Amino acid sequence: MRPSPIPPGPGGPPPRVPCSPARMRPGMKSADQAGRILAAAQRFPAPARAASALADRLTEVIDHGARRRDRASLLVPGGRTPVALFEALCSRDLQWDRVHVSLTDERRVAADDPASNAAMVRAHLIQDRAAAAHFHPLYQGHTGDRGDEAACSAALGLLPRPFDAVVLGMGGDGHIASIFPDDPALPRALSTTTESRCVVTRAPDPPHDRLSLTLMTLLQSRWIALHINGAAKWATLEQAIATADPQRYPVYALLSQRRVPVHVYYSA
Ligand SMILES: O=C1O[C@H](COP(=O)(O)O)[C@@H](O)[C@H](O)[C@H]1O
Repeated sequence: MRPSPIPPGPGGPPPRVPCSPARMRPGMKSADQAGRILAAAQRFPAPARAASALADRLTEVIDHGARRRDRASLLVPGGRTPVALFEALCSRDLQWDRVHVSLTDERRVAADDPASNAAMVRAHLIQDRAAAAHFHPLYQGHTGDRGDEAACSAALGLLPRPFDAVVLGMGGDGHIASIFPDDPALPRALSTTTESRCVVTRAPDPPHDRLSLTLMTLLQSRWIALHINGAAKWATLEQAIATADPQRYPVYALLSQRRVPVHVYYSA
């Protein structure tokens, strides 16, 4: 499926929520809805342009949240894609001392390990003006699976909810956060009835040991962006929609849900 051309730019109104062009309608099939989200994707010619546009919109969303209830919350992904976003966002003029930042997922490695998502956030986002933000890492050292989940859950409890904004990345296999296909923890991570905020998962590639927010926790958000770069990831999204199987492509569970509009920011 080829999305219709959509001009780059901020597009659509900000965080009052129900105004997305990809807004779900009652009776709409999940696959149709997922396809509409893709058709409404904001597509940019270069990663820096996508990062800048997403930083613009996040600035509006966070500012709105901070004014509305004095404190704002932002969840961000790890990996490489968000580095340019973080470097654009950290210098934005926001009341950063009111902003609480955490992660969508973490690798269970030491805080100074190069693979640590928290280390990446500290190095690229909690800088410049954003150094005043409150950062709540998910992983505080190994205390066993249940202990690590409890520590993750406690860290999230420090953020105002619903979260003002959640930014998600996606892997080439269609994983979001650290919710991976073929992982025994997948049903728990995608469960619509779980009360767990966090789940221990296993990645196919190292570092294997992960902590992820459950889908239900990620959806406790007023605004969600899916930030991806590269034609291969776009093809994965198309494949996920064609397959319509969240077990095979966990991103499909995000695109097909009806609780929170999802905004795709894409650059080739
Ligand atoms: O392992 C992870 O991978 C995904 C995608 O990372 P990227 O390097 O391809 O951008 C990321 O969204 C997730 O937070 C991270 O832990």
